[in-house]
Amino acid sequence: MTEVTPPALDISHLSVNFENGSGELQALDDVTFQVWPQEFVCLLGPSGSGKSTLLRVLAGLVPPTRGEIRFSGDHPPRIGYVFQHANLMPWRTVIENIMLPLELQGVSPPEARRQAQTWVERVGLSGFESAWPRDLSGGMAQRVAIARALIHDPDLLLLDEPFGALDALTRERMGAELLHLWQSQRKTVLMVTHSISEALLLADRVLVFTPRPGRVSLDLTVPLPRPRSDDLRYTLEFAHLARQLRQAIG
Ligand SMILES: Nc1ncnc2c1ncn2[C@@H]1O[C@H](COP(=O)(O)OP(=O)(O)OP(=O)(O)O)[C@@H](O)[C@H]1O
Repeated sequence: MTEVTPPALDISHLSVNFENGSGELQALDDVTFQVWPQEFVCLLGPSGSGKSTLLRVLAGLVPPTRGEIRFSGDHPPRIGYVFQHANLMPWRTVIENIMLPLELQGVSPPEARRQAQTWVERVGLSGFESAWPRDLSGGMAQRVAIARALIHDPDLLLLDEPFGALDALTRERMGAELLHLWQSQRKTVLMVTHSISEALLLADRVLVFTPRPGRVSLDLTVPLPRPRSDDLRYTLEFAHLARQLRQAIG
């Protein structure tokens, strides 16, 4: 008998309404999908289609109005969250920012620092341990944010347009670095992006959301082989998939 792997995340008939002075605004409407362990899923859709709201619900920051969310596992899920802006603590150095989640968990400072040093190296920031956030480029600050989100070994990594504020070349490089990191760490990832090519290079699946209220209008499995490199962008298959996503976004 074959064993069926349960989804890491099971979202069922999720709707979210907000009160906004003059009445109710529906951000998400009857959203149902599953994410499998170690899967990389990108969320695409027009502005206001509820993508960030969905991540905030998953992080427990916004309550669902209707529907259910189930995580697999026998403990409440540990969540790593990265936003468009790194939101580093300006009074802590690079390594002190990265070690923060462990300190909050009660890990001793020397042990937290030792683990943070490993993450400094993984995200390519060796030599910048003692730098202050104000002295970092946008890409470097996002590397710190990514390391800080991963250091406590999250069950689910939520990325909300993490490269949206970076210039195009840095963004491409950060995408490649994230791919590399994911290939070695294999987290379950949900990432919001506005970039079709970023979604196709990174994701196993891309979910396209309709304009508000957000519903899933396309659930596309990306059949491109891994490991993936930037050159894929110039293939016919890539262009075909990109057109399919473009049409679905409308
Ligand atoms: N706390 C809130 N109170 C009231 N309305 C909200 C709240 N949070 C989000 N909204 C509204 O819900 C809708 C969905 O917003 P959300 O930020 O989730 O969309 P999005 O798809 O992430 O957009 P973008 O791509 O521009 O980031 C928007 O109309 C937004 O104004």
